Formats: sequence, C-alpha cells, structure tokens
Amino acid sequence: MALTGELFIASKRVARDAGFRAVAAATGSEIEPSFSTATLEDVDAACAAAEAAFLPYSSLSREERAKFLEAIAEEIEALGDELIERAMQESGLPQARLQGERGRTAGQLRLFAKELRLGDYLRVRIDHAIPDRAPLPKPDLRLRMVPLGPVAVFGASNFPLAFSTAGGDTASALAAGCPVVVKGHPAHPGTAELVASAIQRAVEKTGMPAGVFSMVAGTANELGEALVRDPRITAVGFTGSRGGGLALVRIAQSRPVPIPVYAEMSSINPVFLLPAALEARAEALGKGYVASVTMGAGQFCTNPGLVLALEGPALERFLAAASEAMLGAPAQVMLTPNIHKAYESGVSKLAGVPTVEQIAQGVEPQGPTCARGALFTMKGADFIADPSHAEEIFGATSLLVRCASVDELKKVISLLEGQLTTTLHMDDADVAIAQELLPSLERLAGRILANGWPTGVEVTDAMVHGGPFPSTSDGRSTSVGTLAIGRYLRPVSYQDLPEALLPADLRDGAGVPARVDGKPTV
Ligand SMILES: NC(=O)C1=CN([C@@H]2O[C@H](COP(=O)(O)OP(=O)(O)OC[C@H]3O[C@@H](n4cnc5c(N)ncnc54)[C@H](O)[C@@H]3O)[C@@H](O)[C@H]2O)C=CC1
Ligand SMILES: O=C(O)CCC(=O)C(=O)O
Repeated sequence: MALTGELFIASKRVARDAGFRAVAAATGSEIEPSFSTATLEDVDAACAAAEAAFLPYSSLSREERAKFLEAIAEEIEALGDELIERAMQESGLPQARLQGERGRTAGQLRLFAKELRLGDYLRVRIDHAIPDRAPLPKPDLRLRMVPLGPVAVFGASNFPLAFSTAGGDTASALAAGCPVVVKGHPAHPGTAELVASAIQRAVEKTGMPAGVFSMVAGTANELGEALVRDPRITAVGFTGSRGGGLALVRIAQSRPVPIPVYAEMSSINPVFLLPAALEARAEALGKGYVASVTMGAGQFCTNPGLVLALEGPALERFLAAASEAMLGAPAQVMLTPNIHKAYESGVSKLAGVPTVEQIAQGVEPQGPTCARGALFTMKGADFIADPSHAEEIFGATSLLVRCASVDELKKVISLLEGQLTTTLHMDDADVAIAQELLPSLERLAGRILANGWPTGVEVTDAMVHGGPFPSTSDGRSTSVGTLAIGRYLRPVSYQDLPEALLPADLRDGAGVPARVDGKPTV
C-alpha cells in the first residue's frame, strides 16, 4: 500500500498542503513521502466527529465492540511486511523486535475483546429494594461503569506499534466505549498511517460510526495542546518525556472542565542485589544486567537505570562481569536524532560528576544516531548527598550505587522518586532483608519483581504498568493489562429505574459477573 501522507478525520483520509517528513533513524536523513500537517481546524473536526460518535458507539453491545477490536487486530496483521519495514526505517528498531511488537499489539486488542465479553470490568453491583424496611424503605440501586467520552491518545516514539496508533491506550479506550483521536508521533508518521488505515478498514467492515477514530499529525506542540484543550476530549493517554507529560497535565488541569491525563513519563527502575543472591551468582547477574540495560538501545521506560548493592567482594565480581559484558555490547541506532542527542548529553553530564566513576562503555558507535551503552558507579553516601543523579537518562546506561550498610540502602530508597518497577535479586537467606524492604518498595513502584529484569512487560490481567509520580502522572492506573480499561470509565448508580429503562447488563439475570445484595454471583 503506497503511503499518501494523509490525515484521518472521522475515518476519512484528508490531505493538507503543509507537510513534514519522517527521518530514517539510522542515517538521520529525511525519507518520503511528505505527511500532511494537521491544522487546528482538523483537530476541531476530529473532536467534533468523536463527540458525534460517542453515544452511537458507546451504546453498541459489548459483542459488537469486541468484534471491532478483533477486526483491527486482523487488519494490522494483514498489513504484512510493509508495516514492519516502514517501522524499522523510521524507528531503527530491529525486525524481530517489531514483529514481536506487532504480535503484542494484535494480542492486546484481542485481550480487550475478551475483557468485553467477560463483562466484569463493568463492576456491576445490584442492591435490591426492601420496600418494607423500617423506618424507611430501601431503594433499588444498581451500579455499572460507563465510558468517559472521547479520548486523546499520544503515540510513543519508543513503541511505534504497541504504545501508538492502535496501542494499549487506543485499545483500552475503544474497549471502554470511547472514540479516540490519536496525535501521531512525528518520528513514525508512515507507521502511524499504515496502522490508521487498518483501523479505518475495521471501522468500515464492522459498520462503526466514522468518528470513532481520527488521527492528526504534525511536529508542533500546538497540535497536542489544542487536542488536550478541546472541550469534547474527556481523558488523555500519553507515553513520553516528563516535560511533555507535565505540559499536558497542566493544560488539562487549567481547562474550564479539567480532565484526567494518564502520562507515563520517567522511571529508573531500581534493582536491589541482595547479599546471598549476589554471593551465589554475581557473574550471571552482571551479564543479565547488561543484557537488560542494552536491550532496544535502552529505550524502555522499564530500563534498569539504577542498581543498589552492599559493598564487598561479591559486588566486585558483579562489576567485573558487568563491565566485561558492556565492553562487548554493540552500539545501537537510537529512535530519533533528538533522543540520541539527549542521551549523549545525559551520559556526558553524569560522567562529569566528580563523585561518579564510569566503569565501562560499549563498542564505539559508527553511525550518526548510534549510541554505546555506559555503566557508572558511585558511593551510597555521595548519592544521599545529591540524589539528582537518579534522573532518567533515556538509553543504554545505568548507575550502580555501592552502599556501606542496609541502613544506607534504606536511606537511598527513601530519596527515590516514584517508579514503574523495582526488582529484588534474592535467595532464601535474603528473605529477612527483602521483607524489611517490601513495604517501602510497595510505596515506591507499580510492579515488584523477584529474580528477573524489569524490561519486557507481559500483557495480562494481573499486570500493572504504572506507578507513583513521576513514573506516571496518576499512579492509580495502568497502561498495560486489562485493568487499563478502568482509566476511561466512571461509575453510575441507577436508583429505582423501571426495568424498561435499565441498561441490559443491569437487569436481573443478565449473566454479567456482579455483586448482588452483597454476594458475588460468580
Ligand atoms: N519514559 C518513557 O517511557 C519515555 C521517555 N521518553 C523521553 O522523552 C524524550 C523525547 O522523546 P519523545 O518520545 O519525542 O517524547 P516527547 O514527550 O517529546 O513527545 C511525545 C509526544 O508528545 C508531544 N509533545 C511533547 N511535548 C509537548 C507539549 N509541551 N505540548 C504538546 N505536545 C507535546 C510530541 O509532539 C509527541 O507527539 C526522550 O529522550 C526520553 O527522555 C520518550 C519515550 C518514552
Ligand atoms: O517494556 C515494555 O514492554 C513497556 C515499556 C514501556 O512502556 C516504555 O518503554 O515506554
């Protein structure tokens, strides 16, 4: 399918004169074709169409919405190699990674179709009336979750498929019953157009209201700002920089009608090497660490950017193994010239800190947007004196903090900002320390791992990919896993409504999992 560079307003292609081009990640050179830059009128038209589609779309049956999500998954798969090739060119990510990401994207859509059919996300509660209760009769009360309204989704640079046009936020919003207006990431407009065309075909095939999906694109911030400011938008999903996420939060909060922004922003994912585990397998841990730090050129918000351990010979063995692995780690192309520049400047800033020692670098990079990994260490006491060194450097670099005691380690934890994940490497003999740390780790992060590495997120019912600020702007939610549907829903209680008016899922015997008169039905 030839790329046309058009926008998608209410599932129809629209061309504009002004345009921008994608940049090939590996060379930094512009590639064809030119993509239309959306105007503010296009944002307005997309939001108006989303609003017009809201009631027709949200009142469809759960089965109809499930079929729509499945049709999107099929259409994305039908794009074949063309999608993977364009995404490789635009993002510099390797083929196998993008094939995996495509599978995850289709899998997420199908998982939400299953979620719709299960129906427990509606959180139905029925409290039957007791008309003869004294002194006052008890009314009939029935609760279910309803969709918020049109949702704005910002595509992420580092996941051109799974966190972009038809990614997690789009899938969960569409599942919830919310039309979506996507603001495509300017780093991968061709990938976004291909995926948008797949959604457009799914809209046609399943007879969805046209305004259920639009995609606007462009390089200026004013486009995203206008989208978040639009009164018809009721929630925002975002993955990207802390500055970008916070700018959108500020806009959303200063609207006459403030709205929630679910922004995933920055996380360094602290990893704890507890003493017995370190003693037992320092070398294997050192290798596993570097594999996780360098995976995907380190461009994961789950990248292990901070490691904490107690000083001692086992830590020296770990550092030797990690350094050796890093010395042999090939340089990798980064997603965009700007992300490459930000990485290089973050690494040189950290390398220039007198209390920080650089212990290893990866293989010398060859291309203009290629970067090498780097490992740094510093003493716990120095970190405590200036915890600003824990700022995220987006890329394949990590800082190891050597602590003199468990108390020092706890002090370091207390200075950390909110995180997506935290990891314990532990053996049986470490259980007592792990238990002592656990309550503070629960306060710190959205996911706690044992004996693994945080990169790679399973898409399941029990996944939380979220966490306290600044890892996200709202730690009560997740962007991955079926619980994500909840971010685009709100509860409504129906009191004494006649059966004819009650939504089908709230009638007696509807077959939806429910809590009826205080007892779960399944
Ligand atoms: N922690 C994480 O998961 C990620 C962090 N990043 C960080 O973000 C940096 C830049 O990467 P990008 O992906 O381009 O993120 P970004 O935050 O600059 O851009 C993401 C999206 O938000 C829009 N945007 C950004 N600032 C905005 C503003 N003030 N108003 C309206 N719209 C705005 C952009 O046009 C783009 O569509 C990276 O170097 C890295 O530090 C990037 C991707 C993921
Ligand atoms: O590792 C993953 O699968 C998700 C990571 C992520 O959300 C991110 O890097 O932005």
